[in-house]
Amino acid sequence: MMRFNQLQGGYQGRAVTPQVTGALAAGSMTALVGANGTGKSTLLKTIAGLIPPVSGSCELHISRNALGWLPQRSELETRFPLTAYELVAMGCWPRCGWFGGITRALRQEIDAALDAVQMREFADAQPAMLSGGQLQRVLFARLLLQQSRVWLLDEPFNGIDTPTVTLLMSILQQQQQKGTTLLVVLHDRPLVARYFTDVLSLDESSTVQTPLLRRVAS
Ligand SMILES: Nc1ncnc2c1ncn2[C@@H]1O[C@H](COP(=O)(O)OP(=O)(O)OP(=O)(O)O)[C@@H](O)[C@H]1O
Repeated sequence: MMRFNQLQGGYQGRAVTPQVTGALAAGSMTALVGANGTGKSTLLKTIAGLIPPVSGSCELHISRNALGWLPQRSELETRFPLTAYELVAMGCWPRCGWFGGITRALRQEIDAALDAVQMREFADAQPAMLSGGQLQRVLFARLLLQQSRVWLLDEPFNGIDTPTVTLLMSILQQQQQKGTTLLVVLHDRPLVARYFTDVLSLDESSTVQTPLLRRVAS
C-alpha cells in the first residue's frame, strides 16, 4: 500500500504538481499520465524521496533504500567502468551489502534475470556500448534482483521498440502478480489502455485522487 496525503511536489518551495490524495493498493499497477510539464517526474521523485515534498506527505511502508527506482533515461550516467553483469549484480546490495560478496545462489539469480530480459549474451558488455533498449533490459534485470515490493518507473518505454516493450511489460505483469506495487509514468495512451486498469492522471484538476480511492468511492 502507498498512501498520499495532500502530497505536492515542486522545487524551492514552489509546487509544480497537483495535490495528490489517496492510496495505491499493494499489488496494483498504475499508469501515471499527464501532458508534458504536469509534474509526473517531479511527483515520482517526491514519492521516491529524492526531493522533499512542497507540502503533504507520502507513506510507502518500505524503506526508501529498498525501492525499485528507474529514472528517465536522460538522467542515467552510463560511462562507468562496469559490465552489464556487474550492473545487474548491484541490485543485490540491499540483501548482501556492498562488500557481502556474491554467493553461488545469487549468481544463479543474476543469470536468471539476464535470461528473463534476453541479455545473457551481453553480460560482459559495458553499459555505454549498449543500445537504449538493451540498456533498459539490463536495468529491468537489476530491478528483478532488488526484489523490491514497490517499483517506481519514469517513462521506461521511451524510444523502445515494440518487441522490447512487450517483453518488459510481461515482466511488469509478472511482478504485479507477485504482489509488487507499480507506478509507471507513461505517455503512450494505447499502451496504457491495453495494459493498465488503474490510471492516475495529473491532467484532471489541481487536486487528484488516486485510483484506489476513486474505486472505493464509486
Ligand atoms: N530541477 C527543477 N527545478 C525547477 N523546476 C523544475 C525542475 N525540474 C522540473 N521542473 C519544472 O517542473 C515542471 C514539471 O516538470 P516534470 O519534469 O515533473 O513534468 P513531466 O510531467 O514529467 O514532464 P514530461 O512529460 O515533459 O517529462 C516543469 O515546469 C519543469 O520546468
